Amino acid sequence: MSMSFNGYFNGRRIILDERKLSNEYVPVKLPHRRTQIEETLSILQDVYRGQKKILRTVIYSGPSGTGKTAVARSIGKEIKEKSDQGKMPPILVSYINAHEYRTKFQVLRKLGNDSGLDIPRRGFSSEELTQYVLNFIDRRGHNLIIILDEADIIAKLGDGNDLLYVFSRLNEILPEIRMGVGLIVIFRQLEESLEYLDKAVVSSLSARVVRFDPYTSSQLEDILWSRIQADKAIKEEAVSEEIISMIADTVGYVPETKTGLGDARISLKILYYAALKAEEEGKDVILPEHVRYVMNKGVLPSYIDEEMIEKLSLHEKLILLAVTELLLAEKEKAYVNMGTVVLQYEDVCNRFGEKPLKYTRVWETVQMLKKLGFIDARIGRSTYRGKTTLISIPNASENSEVGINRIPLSVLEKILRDSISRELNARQRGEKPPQE
Ligand SMILES: Nc1ncnc2c1ncn2[C@@H]1O[C@H](COP(=O)(O)OP(=O)(O)OP(=O)(O)O)[C@@H](O)[C@H]1O
Repeated sequence: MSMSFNGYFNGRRIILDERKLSNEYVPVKLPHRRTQIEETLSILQDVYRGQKKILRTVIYSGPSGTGKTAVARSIGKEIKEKSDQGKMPPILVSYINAHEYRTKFQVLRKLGNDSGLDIPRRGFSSEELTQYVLNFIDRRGHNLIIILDEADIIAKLGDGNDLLYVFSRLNEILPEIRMGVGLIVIFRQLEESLEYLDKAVVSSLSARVVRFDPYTSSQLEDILWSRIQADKAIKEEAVSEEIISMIADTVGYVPETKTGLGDARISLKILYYAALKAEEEGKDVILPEHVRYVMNKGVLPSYIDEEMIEKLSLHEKLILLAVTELLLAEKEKAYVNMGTVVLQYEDVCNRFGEKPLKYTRVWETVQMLKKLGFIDARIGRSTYRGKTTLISIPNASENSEVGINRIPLSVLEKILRDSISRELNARQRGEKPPQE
């Protein structure tokens, strides 16, 4: 995508502060990460309270966008601030991303730079550098917290064993050093990465693992709203609940089916790009169509293409077309209720001269389309109830709503109409038997 976080836009309508939507920004609040924060603080407390000759290690493990970096950085920031204000003993907090600093030498050099040392690129062996840097920090009476992010990379690159061995056995390797050390080592794929490391390293590292699970859609809603309300990254009036639900539902993790990315970074990106798109069109609010546009542009892996639509059954296509038409007619809505979908579907069938399926079959087809990733379905909120009584519907589906979050509707509508016509023509010519 050509849009970027650096892009400057004159006369902003929606975005208040672009930096607050970037990856580096540490947000004011981290909803749904209290447990991880408290656990880390309790493991590291002896270190930030100034105890000497100790090592405390925490491992973070979890998939992309689950807040590992954000939690570690915000803890580091808070500890550093308290220490700077004299409320805690002196401490050096060093954040090292192994994506950027990939060898033991580079990591130690970064640590040295963070402690105020100017270290040449050459002239030291990494052993000498270890001694030099750690002795320097120790002599200043500081304790040390190291956040080693993207440790998977360093584990796999061969040098990782050495580095993690040194970090986890500091007091043995450098017995003259008195400082207390806290280590937060962040892995995206812990189990896989540990296989690259020696047993000795693993045993000293695997003490405490703090897990970060993918976010559910309701957790993502809180995270998105927090970025709008607490951080003031985006004008609140420009965003509706509908838009936030739409993004959160698309990205949210569903524990029952183990599907969905649960990635806060992707959800924030969609919000950001949708805001840019709305601004580009001169709008004061973000509409569902802007969100769809962004998703189609490839923030999400694009699972859906014309070929997949072609492979759907005739009535799957007819139902999908009904949902699409409804959403196109009501641009401000991201979801429509099942009752309305059924009526629209019957109308679509009439237009194509096709006999509609019975309600329960329609419902099953909607579920199938959901599993295939074409549509999103959710239980409607009570505020929508007035609209869900169009039809008396049995069981759980009564309050259901469906939406299409991943595909731009106008494109989808055309593809579906063409595909349905083709199929019906082929059937008339006797090339294809009816499916139902
Ligand atoms: N609980 C949360 N509250 C607010 N923002 C969050 C939360 N969790 C994650 N974020 C935001 O989502 C983005 C991605 O989070 P973060 O970088 O911490 O993920 P990560 O788990 O470290 O991912 P990766 O493994 O890809 O580095 C960041 O912009 C971060 O600020």
